[in-house]
Amino acid sequence: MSERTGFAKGKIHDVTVRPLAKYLDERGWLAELFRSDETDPQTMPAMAYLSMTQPGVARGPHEHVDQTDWFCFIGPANFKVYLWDARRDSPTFGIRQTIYAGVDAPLAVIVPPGVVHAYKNIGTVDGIVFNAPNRLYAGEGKKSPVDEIRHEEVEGSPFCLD
Ligand SMILES: Cc1cn([C@H]2C[C@H](O)[C@@H](COP(=O)(O)OP(=O)(O)O[C@H]3O[C@H](C)C(=O)[C@H](O)[C@H]3O)O2)c(=O)[nH]c1=O
Repeated sequence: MSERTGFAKGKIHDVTVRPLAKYLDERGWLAELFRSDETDPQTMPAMAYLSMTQPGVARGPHEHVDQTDWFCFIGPANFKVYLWDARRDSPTFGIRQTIYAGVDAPLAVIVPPGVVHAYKNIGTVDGIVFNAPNRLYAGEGKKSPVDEIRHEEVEGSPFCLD
């Protein structure tokens, strides 16, 4: 266990990491991000968004009570992805997992509820991340509370990025 954060390194149960194939040709590349015939109905995306993160900047750590995130890192830029299992009923409760993904390692990272997550742009250019959560942000018509715990705003949070 890391004395500093109380988390041990390892792999987190039911976090899915999938390589994303880039189909290259003389024009450039194409990559599928998800397909309904390869997706559990429970985690089927309800929406999608892109975010741009500047070099050296992190987003998160965040946690969702009910939402599964489907992050795709295909570049520009590479990211260090941080995951912490905060689910007391999980066989990997207390485990921290880090993943490197992005232009040099295109990956989909599917994060279930209760797994705290953050990602930092470790590149030198503005980075793009795609996410296709299985819940609508703020619900139908954006009329509900956002399902999100923003741990970066919690004093003394154990979820520390290095
Ligand atoms: C996610 C989202 C955000 N917004 C608006 C709300 C704010 O005005 C602005 C930035 O949102 P936020 O500060 O939540 O963005 P991040 O801090 O990057 O958080 C996002 O990325 C981290 C890693 C997460 O895990 C969160 O689930 C996700 O919200 O976009 C929308 O209008 N729709 C959306 O689906």
